[in-house]
Amino acid sequence: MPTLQLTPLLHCRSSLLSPENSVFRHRKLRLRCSDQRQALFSRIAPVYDNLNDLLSLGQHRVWKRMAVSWSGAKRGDNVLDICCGSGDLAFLLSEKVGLDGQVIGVDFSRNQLLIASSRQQERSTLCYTNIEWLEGDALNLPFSDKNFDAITMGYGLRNVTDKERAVEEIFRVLKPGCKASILDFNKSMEPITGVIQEWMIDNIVVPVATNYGLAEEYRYLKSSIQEYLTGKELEQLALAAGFSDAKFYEIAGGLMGNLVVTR
Ligand SMILES: C/C(=C\Cc1cc(O)c2ccccc2c1O)CCC[C@H](C)CCC[C@H](C)CCCC(C)C
Ligand SMILES: C[S@@+](CC[C@H](N)C(=O)[O-])C[C@H]1O[C@@H](n2cnc3c(N)ncnc32)[C@H](O)[C@@H]1O
Repeated sequence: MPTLQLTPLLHCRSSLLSPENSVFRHRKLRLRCSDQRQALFSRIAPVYDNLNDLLSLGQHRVWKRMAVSWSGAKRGDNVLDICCGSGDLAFLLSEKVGLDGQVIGVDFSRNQLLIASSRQQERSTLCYTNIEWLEGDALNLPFSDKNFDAITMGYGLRNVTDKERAVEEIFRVLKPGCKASILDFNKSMEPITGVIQEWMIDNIVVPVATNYGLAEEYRYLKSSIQEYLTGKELEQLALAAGFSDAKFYEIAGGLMGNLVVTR
């Protein structure tokens, strides 16, 4: 399978969106960057779940369960999973809120949502009938203010082109006093953690992804983590957006992290 030559824009380096650029160029760059990201996740959709299981030795399911627990989602709640992808967190939320509750999974990749929907069909468990899949943008959520009792965002915030805007949207649609739980890779303050992450991506993740013609797509993980925010910066970003509380928890030995914010 030919390896894809991805334009540099895939990395959408934040420097390209520096203040010196005009607002117009910002917007144009963000749009092109967003299109690149959407295409990336649509390309990896067919193998995404299996590679996550393989490359994390199944541990990503533990981290996602933790994220859902931290969201405070409970029976009967109306909850949202942003950047839902193939639906892992949405299915966990569905089990939490039960048939009296409602789960909405939103993602801008139709291919990811098709995988999520087919997984929902495959599962005979009645409780998953409370999930609705919506094609939409995390930066412009199609929901009214103060709408959800809990929100999750798993491995999404690092991938959006405007993190501030994404956090502001989470604040807007979350009910007062309720929580959002944001799971992602951790941009650690400990240099050794970054070295370990990059070594694993270079020497395990990308070589495995190469077998599927997806080397560039998985190599993107490295730059996206480098350009992400540290736990402290994520807490500050959340407080600046208006959240009353923000706590960042390192998990998986610091390789991953989970931000819990309260409106
Ligand atoms: C569920 C995980 C990653 C999801 C994910 C997020 C992205 O932003 C991507 C971007 C581009 C391609 C793929 C993804 C993507 O899959 C985390 C686990 C899966 C990772 C691919 C595994 C990375 C290895 C870790 C550095 C360390 C794993 C430690 C484990 C205890 C063995
Ligand atoms: C790494 S996947 C995470 C999927 C799932 N939450 C999980 O934990 O496995 C990132 C997802 O974010 C989606 N995404 C990225 N930017 C987005 C945006 N601006 N709006 C909606 N979805 C977006 C991608 O399409 C992709 O499905």
